[in-house]
Amino acid sequence: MPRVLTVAGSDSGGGAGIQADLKTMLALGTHGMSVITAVTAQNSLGVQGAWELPVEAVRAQYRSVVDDIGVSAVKTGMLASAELVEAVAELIGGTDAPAVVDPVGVSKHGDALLAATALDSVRTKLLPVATVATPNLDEVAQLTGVRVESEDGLRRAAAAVLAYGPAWVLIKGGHLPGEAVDLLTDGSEEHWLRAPRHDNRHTHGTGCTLASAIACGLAKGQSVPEAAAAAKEYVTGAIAEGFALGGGIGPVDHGWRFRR
Ligand SMILES: Nc1ncnc2c1ncn2[C@@H]1O[C@H](COP(=O)(O)OP(=O)(O)OP(=O)(O)O)[C@@H](O)[C@H]1O
Ligand SMILES: Cc1ncc(COP(=O)(O)O)c(N)n1
Repeated sequence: MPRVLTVAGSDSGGGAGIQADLKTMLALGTHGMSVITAVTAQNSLGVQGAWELPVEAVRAQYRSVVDDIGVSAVKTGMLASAELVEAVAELIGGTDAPAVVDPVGVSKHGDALLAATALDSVRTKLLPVATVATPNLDEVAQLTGVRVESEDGLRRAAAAVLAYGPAWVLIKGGHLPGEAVDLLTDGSEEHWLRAPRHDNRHTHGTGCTLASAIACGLAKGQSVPEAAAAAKEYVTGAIAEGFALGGGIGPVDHGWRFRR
């Protein structure tokens, strides 16, 4: 059984974070496990509160999973503070499994999920241990200063992120107008991942879902380009079937393949 570990924050509304990750892992036929870094009070309208866990609690959860069960791949999401980013980077660096790093900065509603003082730790400690980093365009701007307004800028964004040391980067162009296009590259190979844009406002959790799905593919022994292509197909289906819940932005449908 491929075993996939998410190191991320809890979303009480169930659309993003740990909850999105575990649902993705089940839907893609793997055993999902979690290290919770922070708890958010969150729903379709936004983030009403966030509380970090002590760094010892994060280390202990990680050791419990890795030392007994073992992991085939790791995925990181919301890490909240510089202290947590550095602890998680050290843990991942000492684990012999591929790591997908989603450098979560801000929620879809604009709520900060990472302290501004943690950006430097993401650049210098976390990105260098990533097998694949999956920033969106806002995260690219925050981390590198590169601003992208059209597909032409995706190569520049990828080069700026690769300079920090991840083996691969997948730049998510989901926030650009037109087709939903992402660029996956290791600096020599380029893979353009294209999908039709679904005109659906219920997209809470897209980034978490894509990164977890890549980790599932890697856990099954797929190459990075194979895992990314399969993950793109899965997230595109989940976005197409995203549904209303609460009064704001509803979640993507992690179970779309079961329901079809
Ligand atoms: N409306 C859409 N239709 C189809 N694909 C989309 C749409 N919006 C985003 N995507 C795709 O979803 C994936 C996640 O991209 P996105 O840019 O939404 O990530 P994100 O901003 O990190 O997500 P989140 O806001 O949940 O953290 C990418 O593959 C992107 O191309
Ligand atoms: C705990 C947690 N992790 C990640 C996200 C990003 O997801 P989104 O941008 O879809 O809100 C989130 N909202 N909450």
